[in-house]
Amino acid sequence: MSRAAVFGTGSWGTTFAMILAEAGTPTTLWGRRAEIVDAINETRENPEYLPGMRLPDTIRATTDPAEAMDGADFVVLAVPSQTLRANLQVWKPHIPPEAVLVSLMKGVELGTCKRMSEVICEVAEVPERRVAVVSGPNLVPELAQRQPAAAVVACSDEEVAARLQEACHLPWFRTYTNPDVVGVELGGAVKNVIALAVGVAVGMGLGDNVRATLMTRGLAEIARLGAVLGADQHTFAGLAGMGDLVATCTSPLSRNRTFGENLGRGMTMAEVVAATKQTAEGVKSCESVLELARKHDVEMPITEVVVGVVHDGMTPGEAAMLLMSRTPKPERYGV
Ligand SMILES: NC(=O)c1ccc[n+]([C@@H]2O[C@H](COP(=O)([O-])OP(=O)(O)OC[C@H]3O[C@@H](n4cnc5c(N)ncnc54)[C@H](O)[C@@H]3O)[C@@H](O)[C@H]2O)c1
Ligand SMILES: O=P(O)(O)OC[C@H](O)CO
Repeated sequence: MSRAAVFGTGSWGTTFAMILAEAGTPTTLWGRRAEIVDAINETRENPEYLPGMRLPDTIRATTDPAEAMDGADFVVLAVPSQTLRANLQVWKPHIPPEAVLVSLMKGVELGTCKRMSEVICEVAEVPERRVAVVSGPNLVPELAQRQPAAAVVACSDEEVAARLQEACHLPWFRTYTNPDVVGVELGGAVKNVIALAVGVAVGMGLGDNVRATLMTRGLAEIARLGAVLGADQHTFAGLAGMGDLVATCTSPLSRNRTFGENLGRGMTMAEVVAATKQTAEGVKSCESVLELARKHDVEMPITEVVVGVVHDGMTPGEAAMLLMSRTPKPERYGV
């Protein structure tokens, strides 16, 4: 039987620990805040992120990374993407020699433009075959109620993916394996940027035609970037591509979409940041995604205006005008 350690007692880390434990995988949860760790151990609840969701009795929480990793076959990482490198440097000495590192994160590192699995390989000094990614349309408030959902378990080593699949597969959480780590990660990170754009449109009072257009052309942007980075185009038609894009862009539960919606309604960036209690990865990753695209000469016009609105003072009206006045061209998907 596999054992797991989950790092991060936020929404997804706590919920994924619950999934692993319910799937029969003994799981330890690491959190940096003692009050949340204590509450989990004493009340079986994470009062800040998931009040009302009862955690299985088999989950133990700790603030000690060594204790969390002791005997773990899977070390699952669920902290905000931009904090991963610094955290992993601290956790690295405790990683068991053959453990598989699993990323739940949907971001691209600022400064390096690296995907989370690349940061993990570099900092933890582990080969690709020991790094996996879980991604898909997984809005936590629904999973916390054990509503049916599906996800992709990606790893270049298919045997590792199959073991992780077994460790987190449940009657209400169905997982599929995929060897395309690049595509699965890009789908998860870039859909957050597109969800910001859809949110802005929603906040401006625009309708379903605009939402559908942004999602469809957004998927074309994801596919174009994926093509130059070696992703399998089929991945973008799957759960980690279109599936997650649809869930995030259409659901009021999405933090990224809500962030965009508040901007579209006319709130200032400072006001929206103050109103956002959880991680909206696209806010930072839009810049690294755009930098990555520029490095590879890939056109991503929606991503460009998202960066404009979120970071450079562009108004939502100017963003809409820029997108609509682009040179007419044939419709193309991918490269
Ligand atoms: N919540 C979802 O619906 C969902 C679903 C799928 C994937 N994800 C992805 O999972 C990742 C984590 O998101 P989340 O929803 O759990 O975020 P969250 O905001 O709910 O929780 C983040 C956690 O990280 C901790 N944290 C913040 N800064 C930290 C630091 N510097 N060092 C260590 N810990 C720190 C917080 O205390 C909190 O426990 C993100 O990349 C997100 O895109 C989230
Ligand atoms: O709430 P969001 O926008 O971070 O999206 C959560 C998940 O990534 C949806 O799959």
